Amino acid sequence: MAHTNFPTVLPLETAVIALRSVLPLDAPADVLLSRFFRENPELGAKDRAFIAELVFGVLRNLRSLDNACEKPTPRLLAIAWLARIHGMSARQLEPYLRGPEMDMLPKIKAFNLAEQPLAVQWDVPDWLAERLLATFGEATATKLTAALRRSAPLDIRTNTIRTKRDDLLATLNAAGITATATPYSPVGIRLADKPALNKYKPFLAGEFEVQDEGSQLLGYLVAPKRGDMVVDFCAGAGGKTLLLGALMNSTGRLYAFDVSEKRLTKLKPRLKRSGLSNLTPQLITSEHDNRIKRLAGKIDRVLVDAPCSGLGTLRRNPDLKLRQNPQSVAELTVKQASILAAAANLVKPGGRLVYATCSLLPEENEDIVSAFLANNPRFHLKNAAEVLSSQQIDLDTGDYLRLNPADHGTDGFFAAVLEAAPAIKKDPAENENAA
Ligand SMILES: C[S@@+](CC[C@H](N)C(=O)[O-])C[C@H]1O[C@@H](n2cnc3c(N)ncnc32)[C@H](O)[C@@H]1O
Repeated sequence: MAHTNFPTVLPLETAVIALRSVLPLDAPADVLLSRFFRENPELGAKDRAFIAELVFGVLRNLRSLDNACEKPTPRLLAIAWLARIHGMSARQLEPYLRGPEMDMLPKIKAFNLAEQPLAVQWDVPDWLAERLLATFGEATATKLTAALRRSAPLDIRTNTIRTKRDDLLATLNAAGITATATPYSPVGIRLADKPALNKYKPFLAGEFEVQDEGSQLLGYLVAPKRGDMVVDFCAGAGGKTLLLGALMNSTGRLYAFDVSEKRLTKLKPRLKRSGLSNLTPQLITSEHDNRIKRLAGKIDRVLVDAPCSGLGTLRRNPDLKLRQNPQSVAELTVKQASILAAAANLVKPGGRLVYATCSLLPEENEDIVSAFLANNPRFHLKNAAEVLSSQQIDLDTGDYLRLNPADHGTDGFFAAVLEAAPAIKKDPAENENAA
């Protein structure tokens, strides 16, 4: 239980106030918690670390903690998290408890999760439990949901425009930041702790970006070549765009499209740090924007990192399981199919289209790709493992890239590599015959 980043006296009262302000979930939990920290600037780093861990810990385990407390209040949920998940004993908790809480504690501790329905054991809503069970089966879904309830490690991506991974590893370790190379991504580094990096000199100098290893691998599926014309269709704040630019060694042309001005604005400082000069951010109104049409059939590589339920990222965004529902997922699938179809028009003969999500649901993944391939015979599926292996990345999840925190230590990701048929070379004899 001892956590070096936590204060000796836990700021439980403040954490409960923070939890109370987040729990209505009327906005993403990280946005609400950041707002709480902005409004409480007196809190030190260790207090913040504890409060964040508690708030996100409760959200990750909300359904089971709710059931473990007879009458759950934010305060009881916090105590239940400390007792059941954080592993504090009654003796350690005693100084923090008041009134009847000490008497409630044995019951909260004794609550037997194994006797609960799978949805409670997995800490997901019923509709999601049903889908996970149908997709993965009980044993795999149990393992997967357990991994999704743990907090994610802090991964960074070396910006190879500025430095080499080994050099960055040496810099980090020399600064006392314990860091190791990630198992799959050739540019990834995993940090043992979660130090604040935004004022760290190598970060400000553009030597790295924070990025989950799974996200990094998507760039290696796109695998742009130097001099290529590349489109990142759903670029957001540019996490993957910046990697693509680095893989192109800042040559060729890279367009970053997105419908969100706010997200594209966040790309700007990152672009500045990155040292890339081949990138053109482009705000679009929708996937049917006229500005896109002039690029039709001209692009070597297109990435569609589609808007999705985000259910593969529950380690970081546990509130998504409460904010998504069957209706929102159904709406997303319509959007995903439409974006993929529009993006496909940009791909030139022999070019590559990568469709990716951070969802675990087949309706946002395999089903979208199957329907696309059925309607677009120009494209065929290329084996993702082969694409990675040709870049010395030894990771075989079959035709599709399917990553999950239980098996790969990354967020949950899905990706399909779709290749367009090459241009048909005209038989000169045919021309003569026609003449
Ligand atoms: C999964 S996020 C992309 C994350 C980003 N690629 C990264 O690596 O940080 C999906 C993005 O799709 C954008 N989006 C939604 N609808 C879109 C559309 N019709 N055309 C292009 N982008 C769209 C959203 O604004 C969001 O930024």
